[in-house]
Amino acid sequence: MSETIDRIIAIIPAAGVGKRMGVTLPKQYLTINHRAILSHTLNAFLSHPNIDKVVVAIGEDDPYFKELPESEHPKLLTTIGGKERADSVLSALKYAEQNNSSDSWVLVHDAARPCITHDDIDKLLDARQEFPQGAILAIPVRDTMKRAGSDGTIDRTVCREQLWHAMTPQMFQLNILMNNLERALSEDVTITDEASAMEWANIQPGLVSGRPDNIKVTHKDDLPLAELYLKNNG
Ligand SMILES: Nc1ccn([C@@H]2O[C@H](COP(=O)(O)OP(=O)(O)OP(=O)(O)O)[C@@H](O)[C@H]2O)c(=O)n1
Ligand SMILES: C[C@](O)(CO)[C@H](O)COP(=O)(O)O
Repeated sequence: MSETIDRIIAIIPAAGVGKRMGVTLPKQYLTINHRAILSHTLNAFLSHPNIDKVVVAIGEDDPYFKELPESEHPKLLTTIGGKERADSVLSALKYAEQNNSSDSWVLVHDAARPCITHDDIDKLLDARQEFPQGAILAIPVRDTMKRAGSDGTIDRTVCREQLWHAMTPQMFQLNILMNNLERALSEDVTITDEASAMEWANIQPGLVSGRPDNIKVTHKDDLPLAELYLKNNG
């Protein structure tokens, strides 16, 4: 179990529409084992003894969130997300900063990754000693990687040495991440994860090897896999 000496805030971007899932309901509200994907994710952080607050960013017209049992949890704060994931994260960081000390640590985690475990959260929190600049959960690439050509054939093989799949949570000090993310977005830098904003600011976050079952539910065929993992992880 990780010993925390700082305030730890989970930031959960949950304002997406799930276009790639191809259903009308935003994918974070699809149910697995009779609970919304977002409920699984929120509970992983609300139930963690070292997470002090959870800030979730939801869509402006989201009619579903208030129906979740977790929406009334005393540790939970809610704010409105933005156009892109990074905008939602920045919105939640700003809200967190208004309500907490700016040197708190934040763990930014996709609502669409419901299989996150306390063990992996602890592993990342414990990495603060080794990586005071921040770190992310990730898994090394196992397969040979190919770059596709324009005609659907292989353009080339990409060296897989030192290639990792970035996952979440991504852990940084609140004020440093918020300032760098805001500056990167103001300069129209493409930001698809928090680490890329920090890298843009010449900070090199640590890589912490996480569980491969911490999948992001993106397409329909991810659902049975997430169901299996959630059942296995109890
Ligand atoms: N404007 C957005 C877009 C995404 N997200 C969140 O960021 C996480 C990861 O994004 P992704 O898997 O891409 O979700 P969607 O954007 O909903 O999916 P799609 O790209 O298929 O529409 C999700 O939990 C999603 O809810 C968000 O908070 N705000
Ligand atoms: C943050 C992330 O999950 C790391 O792999 C990923 O970048 C999210 O990408 P998405 O297209 O917003 O799902």
